[in-house]
Amino acid sequence: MQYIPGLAGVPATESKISYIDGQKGLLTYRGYNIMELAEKSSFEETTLLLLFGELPTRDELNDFDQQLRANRRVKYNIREIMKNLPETTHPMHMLQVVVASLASFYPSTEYMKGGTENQDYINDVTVKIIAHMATLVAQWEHMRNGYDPIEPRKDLTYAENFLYMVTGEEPDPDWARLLDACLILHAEHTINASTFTTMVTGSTLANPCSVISSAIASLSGPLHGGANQMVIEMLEKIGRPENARAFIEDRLANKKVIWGMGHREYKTKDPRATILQQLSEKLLLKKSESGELSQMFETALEVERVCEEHLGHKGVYPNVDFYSGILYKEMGFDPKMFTSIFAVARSAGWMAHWREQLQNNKIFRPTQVYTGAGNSCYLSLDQRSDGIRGVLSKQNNPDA
Ligand SMILES: CC(=O)SCCNC(=O)CCNC(=O)[C@H](O)C(C)(C)COP(=O)(O)OP(=O)(O)OC[C@H]1O[C@@H](n2cnc3c(N)ncnc32)[C@H](O)[C@@H]1OP(=O)(O)O
Ligand SMILES: O=C([O-])CC(=O)C(=O)O
Repeated sequence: MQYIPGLAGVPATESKISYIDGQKGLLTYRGYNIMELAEKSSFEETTLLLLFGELPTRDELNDFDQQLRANRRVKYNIREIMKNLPETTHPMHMLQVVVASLASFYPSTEYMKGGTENQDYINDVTVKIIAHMATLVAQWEHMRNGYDPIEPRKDLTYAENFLYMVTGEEPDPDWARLLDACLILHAEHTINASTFTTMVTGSTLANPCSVISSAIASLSGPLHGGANQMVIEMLEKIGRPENARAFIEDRLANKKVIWGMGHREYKTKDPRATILQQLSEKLLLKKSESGELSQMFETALEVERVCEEHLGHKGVYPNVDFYSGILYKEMGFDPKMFTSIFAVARSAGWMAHWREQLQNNKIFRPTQVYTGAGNSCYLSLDQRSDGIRGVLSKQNNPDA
């Protein structure tokens, strides 16, 4: 029996939702190229594509859109839970707690009865979670800064309403279109860590709110979605393009990762990073009076060049998290929010995989290769000399 660390290259499921060609740098949702979707689709339409497998008709899209709009408001009790969190709570931790608490209001006893799926419950909870995610993230931004949250509006698209709830201002259509493209690009990515978490938790027939809460926890780590906040903090530390080489070479010499670089699947630049880089460049040029890009963007370009020199031969190139933060920062979002904006978008992919898992469910329960002791002899407390400290000292000094 061979153990594969991190299950690298091990197929854990069959799925029809998305496809990656890591050598060519290609990503498709249900067969549609991500570049075309980012340019022409909307988050609402892409979500339907992910959930149901095909692009909707105008009526189907309108119907789903109306359902999302009608489900934006969060209950008073949920708001009270948020109010009781310390203001220092990171948006991802807030999201994890609050989405888990939604299970109290939307119990899943119906869909779990006898293992038979209740399609109405599944559709309702899908809409509820995707609609609520944006409201929770936007409202927490005000609450953690000591202000009253802004209520969602029904007359705006998903992206427009999110911008409105964060800024309190009438959303600029160009900015809403930009955010829409970001949401599309982040909505789905095959069986990444947080989607795998969704499937594992979902396979036990846990409440879908608990399923998505576990996925949020998984996304929050800096090796996964949490990297977008780390990238900005790294670029801020580097400060100027001319500091990039020394900073990167020092980190690599100390065996530290470069945030926003590398990917299990892609051995070339992540196609989403390419699109986000282009979108950032366009936005910066539009904002700049001098026709120059920002110092942070120039620093990122230099980091990418130095990394290619040192890591290109290992297939380590920018991933989606490398340029998304620059774009979000230019759009005025606090870096602490970046991963939670990612989670808002990814809720579409998580729900699609949860539903696909339910269609042919088998509980995830892999096996392991045991490497521990055999036939240990139980000694009474009086007979023990080494104890735990002895084991630890042997671990720290194996030759002793
Ligand atoms: C949305 C997302 O989740 S995208 C990923 C976001 N995460 C990050 O940006 C964190 C930085 N990146 C990483 O830590 C990794 O590239 C991961 C976690 C994304 C992928 O990890 P794995 O597939 O296990 O790749 P692994 O760690 O085996 O890397 C292969 C080689 O490239 C090197 N490498 C990979 N990524 C990096 C990096 N960011 N910086 C420096 N070296 C790297 C490894 O050190 C390893 O070198 P070696 O073969 O000489 O030991
Ligand atoms: O696929 C992965 O491992 C991580 C990733 O890029 C994503 O989830 O978008």
